[in-house]
Amino acid sequence: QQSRFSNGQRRYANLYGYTNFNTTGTENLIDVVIGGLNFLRANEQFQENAQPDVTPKHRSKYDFIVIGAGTAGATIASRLSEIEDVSVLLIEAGPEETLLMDVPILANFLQGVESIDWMYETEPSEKYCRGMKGHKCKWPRGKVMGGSSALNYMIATRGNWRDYDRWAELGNDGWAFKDVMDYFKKLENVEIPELRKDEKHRGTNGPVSVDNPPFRSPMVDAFLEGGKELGYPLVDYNGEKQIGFSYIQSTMHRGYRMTSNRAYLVGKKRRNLHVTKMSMVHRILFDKQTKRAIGVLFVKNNRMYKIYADKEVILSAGAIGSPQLLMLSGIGPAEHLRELGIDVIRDARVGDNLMDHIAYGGLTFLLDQPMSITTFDLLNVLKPYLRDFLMDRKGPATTSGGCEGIAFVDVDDPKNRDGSPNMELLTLANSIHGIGMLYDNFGLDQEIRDKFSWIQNVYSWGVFPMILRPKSRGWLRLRSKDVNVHPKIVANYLSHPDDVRVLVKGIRMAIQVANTEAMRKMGLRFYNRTVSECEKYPFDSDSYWECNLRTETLTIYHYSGTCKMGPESDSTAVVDPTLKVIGIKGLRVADASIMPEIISAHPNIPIFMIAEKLSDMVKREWGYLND
Ligand SMILES: Cc1cc2nc3c(=O)[nH]c(=O)nc-3n(C[C@H](O)[C@H](O)[C@H](O)COP(=O)(O)OP(=O)(O)OC[C@H]3O[C@@H](n4cnc5c(N)ncnc54)[C@H](O)[C@@H]3O)c2cc1C
Repeated sequence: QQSRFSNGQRRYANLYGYTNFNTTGTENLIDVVIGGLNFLRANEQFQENAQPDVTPKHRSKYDFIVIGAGTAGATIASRLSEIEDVSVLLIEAGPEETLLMDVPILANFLQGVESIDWMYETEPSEKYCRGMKGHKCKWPRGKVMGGSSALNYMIATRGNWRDYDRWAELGNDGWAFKDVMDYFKKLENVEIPELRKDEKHRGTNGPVSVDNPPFRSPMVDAFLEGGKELGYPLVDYNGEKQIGFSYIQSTMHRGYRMTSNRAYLVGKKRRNLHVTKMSMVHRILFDKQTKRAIGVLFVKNNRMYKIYADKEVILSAGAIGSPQLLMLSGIGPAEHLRELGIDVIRDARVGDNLMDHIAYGGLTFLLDQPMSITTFDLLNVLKPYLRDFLMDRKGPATTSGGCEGIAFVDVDDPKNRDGSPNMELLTLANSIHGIGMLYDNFGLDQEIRDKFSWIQNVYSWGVFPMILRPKSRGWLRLRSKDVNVHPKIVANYLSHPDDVRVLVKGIRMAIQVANTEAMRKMGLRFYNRTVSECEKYPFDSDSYWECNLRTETLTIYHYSGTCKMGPESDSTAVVDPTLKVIGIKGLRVADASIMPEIISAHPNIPIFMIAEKLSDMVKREWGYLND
């Protein structure tokens, strides 16, 4: 390999820089074996510290029953069981988390694993996901302790303060930014040294560690430089202002993923908390006279259990599981429930207001230097990358599934530095076409595979323009009375023309960043080929990009809003601002589904916030918390 290009510019020898590695292949191999054994031991220890799987006795009683051990549910069960004389049962459909899931780069490999992913799919559409098999978008969702926080890409963002003020404006008292700010601080332990000093905005004592991944590829540095060239500041997007460029902050601790399970449950020994795993809740039980939730029915190892709640049932099964369970239990659009022969307990707009963030996935740039994180380099034990993770928790395997840089911008007002961004640019240390797993994860069709999969054998870079405040809304409904049958999901992406408009601007902005001097210096070349359907449009015309957008429409997995929070006067609201199901006693919903409007960011941290706030509301109401 030559160390310089013909124009005299220095050439990267590998992801670490211009010089050769300072360990030999044999040394790496020996360390991989030693590190691998240590890793197995660490996993054993992790399992020993995990919550034991306790099967409750049929017809037993707890004060609180929490359904779903995801981002929200694990947090709530942990916070409520802090009160020693309160008993809590947490019910999770999936198994325990393993340490392998917590290797950050492996995020790409967890989707489609049947034992831990619900593997939902949207209904076919001619308007979006046209480049996916059957024109369906794949929707992964965690089915494991930690829920989707165990499958996600770990990107830690809070959103903009205006998002929460907007929730309050919609009639949700107590949810303005000034009301939720303390919960954002309570949940986190920011480990980035320069941000720990920002006591006004950041938390340093919470259970959820937030850190920059220890490794940065040369491309992310160039991306940030490119941002500066365009006049953007480098920001702590979880601090005072969101608009600007940044390395991503991740839910990560010392190079490992930080799930809700790890943050709130692992290592906690509490006699008053029982966790039952591999337990599928079929429905919530009601006293139909009083309209009070009295317990749940779940199935574990083919046995049915009815368990009762003295105080409350809290539903945290996520944006798909929660509306599904409400509808199966008789709370939902009355006509729809009657069609399926379900007794209606309450007519409510459950399953409407389905929101998600989508991005355009096809922006691919080729590189002449080994500057992207590729599977072939990572798995090559003669290179030190695997060794560096196993021995030191360092190197490219610590990146959040390969995501590295983030920019929050307002494409309608690019000079705006202090507003609410409407676009995120998320960079990858590779491109969607360069990672074999992503073809399967997104279900890309044969034409895309035939045209682009050669890129897996070279180096490339990619950026996802992601719309932050989409106006399109979808819905979901039951297909069957059986909880094991996935609901029917209509994503309805790009149905609002404004979403197309904003995303097309986002695509152009992403290309603009890639054209900066800082990026061009890296030898980036735009790979401007497209699927046959879009070839008929002139390159860079609006219709060209719209066609591409409707083809490689990527979910960024932020399904939300399906049990909308709102005041009782809002006929579309399912839960009130205390997250109680309107018209029902003893039942609350707390997870991604309650968001009345999707926040301008990745939602994992906001859902932790929702769970922290809910826990305090419940404690206060039952007299366990006096402010
Ligand atoms: C692949 C992927 C990547 C993502 N990347 C990011 C990211 O980088 N940053 C970010 O902020 N967000 C990301 N997200 C989104 C974020 O992780 C989720 O929005 C968040 O975890 C949802 O939390 P939740 O509590 O609403 O639901 P979940 O965490 O999904 O929890 C729901 C839990 O309920 C359980 N459950 C459901 N139904 C039943 C039932 N009938 N019986 C028993 N248990 C049940 C599920 O198994 C699950 O454990 C990503 C999501 C995915 C899937």
